[in-house]
Amino acid sequence: MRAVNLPLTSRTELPTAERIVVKVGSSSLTAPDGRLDLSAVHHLVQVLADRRAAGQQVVLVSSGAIAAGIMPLGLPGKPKDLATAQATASVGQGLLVARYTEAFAYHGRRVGQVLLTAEDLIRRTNYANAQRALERLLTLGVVPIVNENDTVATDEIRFGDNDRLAALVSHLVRADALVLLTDVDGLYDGPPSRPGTRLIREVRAGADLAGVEVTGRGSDIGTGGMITKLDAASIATGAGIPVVLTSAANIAPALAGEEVGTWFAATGRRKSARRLWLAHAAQVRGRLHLDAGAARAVTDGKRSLLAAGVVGVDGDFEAGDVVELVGPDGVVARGLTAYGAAEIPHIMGKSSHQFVDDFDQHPRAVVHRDDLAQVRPRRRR
Ligand SMILES: Nc1ncnc2c1ncn2[C@@H]1O[C@H](COP(=O)(O)OP(=O)(O)O)[C@@H](O)[C@H]1O
Ligand SMILES: N[C@@H](CCC(=O)OP(=O)(O)O)C(=O)O
Repeated sequence: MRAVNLPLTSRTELPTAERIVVKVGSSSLTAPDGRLDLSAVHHLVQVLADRRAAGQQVVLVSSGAIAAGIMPLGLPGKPKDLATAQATASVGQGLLVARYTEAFAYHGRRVGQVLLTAEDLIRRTNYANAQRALERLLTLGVVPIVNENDTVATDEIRFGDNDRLAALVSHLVRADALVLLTDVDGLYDGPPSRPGTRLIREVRAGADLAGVEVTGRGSDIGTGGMITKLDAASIATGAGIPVVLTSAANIAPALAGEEVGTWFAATGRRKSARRLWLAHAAQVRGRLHLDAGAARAVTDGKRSLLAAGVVGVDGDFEAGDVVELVGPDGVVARGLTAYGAAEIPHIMGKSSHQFVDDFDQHPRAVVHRDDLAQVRPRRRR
């Protein structure tokens, strides 16, 4: 029996997980002609309903809203502009959830639709609200079906792919494991279409990924390819949640703890969700350059960034946007800035006294410590 609150240490322990998040990509739910593949939906649902009947709590993060909307709207393929993608997702999401509702009902199980935006995972009140709703759905025996709220998501602040959303949801619901289902049976050491590439069975540390070649381009219908899956695995494992990556066809053996796919072992401990999102925020709008003292204060001291320590600014951003904080040796953190790019040159380098003298008001921190997340170097896209 696994000790309570300790992460699962191997895939054989997966059947002991109390709560799992399963993410399925558009590529696994779509038939070659672009329609929603109902047999894929039914297979997935049957396995998840069985796990639920066996006492495991399951959250399903499902892509496929845009894919499901393409045929009914008579579009030639995946929309490229934001407005058409929003409209397609609006049509497709209803159809997608209707299929899930029918399929789960066949197994006597109810589902609840949960549409989240990136902001829901940043703002404390939205976050607590989403957490409460998901918790109640799970205790009521419902299978929550989560997707990004594509119809209202903006280009500026959105996930765009559901891999990172699923990692943050795993954290939100304190899952014991995250299962990423796609159209390949695991992570390969290079694009699987290339002859001779090999399946990687286990990733225990970042070093195990050295030399592994991944592309951001996946199937025609999927969004992030393997890069966003590795980002998601790094977010989840860094927050103490192990990940299994495999094909949707392998879901039954994967959840039974059999030797399929790629197992990413947990590497870190739980973090605040807000920090987790900031550290991995998709859209960085600009950069603030810090002197050495300020760089140390925000990293070692975990203190707020004050105007006095800012020596430069790049980019065109507004108050509330995500910016990178760059010290003399490179990027040290990310944060939500309290000032827009146009205001920074007027306040940077100023001590609090000078600020009061010049503006007749007390300064706000440029980035408050609650809005800061240190960053580890990440893979280039
Ligand atoms: N090293 C790799 N290992 C496995 N798959 C890879 C790798 N590099 C690129 N890929 C591609 O990533 C694709 C999965 O991404 P994607 O189409 O976005 O899926 P989904 O819709 O499930 O999110 C695979 O079809 C595969 O071709
Ligand atoms: N929210 C979008 C998901 C975008 C997408 O294609 O994601 P994925 O297939 O997981 O790479 C949708 O439902 O269409």
